[in-house]
Amino acid sequence: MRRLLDIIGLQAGYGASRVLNDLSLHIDEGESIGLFGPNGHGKSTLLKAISGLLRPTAGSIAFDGKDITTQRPPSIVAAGLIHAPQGNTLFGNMRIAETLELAAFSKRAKAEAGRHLEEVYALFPRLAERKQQFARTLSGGERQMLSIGCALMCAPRLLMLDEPTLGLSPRLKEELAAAIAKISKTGVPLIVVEQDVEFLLSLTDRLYMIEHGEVVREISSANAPDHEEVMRLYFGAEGAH
Ligand SMILES: Nc1ncnc2c1ncn2[C@@H]1O[C@H](COP(=O)(O)OP(=O)(O)OP(=O)(O)O)[C@@H](O)[C@H]1O
Repeated sequence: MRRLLDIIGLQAGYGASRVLNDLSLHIDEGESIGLFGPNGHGKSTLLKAISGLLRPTAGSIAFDGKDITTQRPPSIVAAGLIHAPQGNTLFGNMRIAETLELAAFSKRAKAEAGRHLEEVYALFPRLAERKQQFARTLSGGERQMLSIGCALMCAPRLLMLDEPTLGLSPRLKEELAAAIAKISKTGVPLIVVEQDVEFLLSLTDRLYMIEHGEVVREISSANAPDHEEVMRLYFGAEGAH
């Protein structure tokens, strides 16, 4: 099976504090993966290292057969590795339409911007209804939609979503999950970070559990844990972590 993404022995962190410890994982062509695990154990740090926002101190990252370990974010985005970060990173004083148009950053994305804009509005009718609204006036769920919309404007060949449903109501979570499933059906492979293992299993083919900056468990839908086992994975046998 051809590897779309291959990460071997990755180490990265902030100053003297090392967060990722010899982390290895891969994505085969045609599959999507989920990442879960306790808070603060390095999932977002891993996405930052893949997208070039954080330079690894050891190990390697290959995308589509090319070594991208030391490449900078513009080349990584141009290659189609797109990261929709966690939280609110939008420009509040820009309108939705302007924000989406600005997001088509690479030459490849610019050439297709008109078509991608239509696709984003079809996927998120809430954004289409609010084209002229300022980003700062959007609800949490709508901001998350705009953030994913921006990622789609970049023509992703691999899309990384960091906790896309964090803090959303169950109804909005369902709406976003349906949109993400639609994106996946169009053939865009995903890396999704989420705490909810069942939700991840419904969206992706395989999961990696990340703890202390390394992969401690790999799960496929064939060996999916039940709810009690998921609780044990998170909190340990004694309920302490
Ligand atoms: N810019 C930064 N400078 C210093 N330390 C950081 C920085 N960003 C994250 N960290 C630290 O790195 C560790 C891993 O954080 P990271 O955000 O990768 O975890 P996570 O698994 O994604 O957690 P969560 O699920 O809460 O988002 C944490 O201890 C965090 O405090």
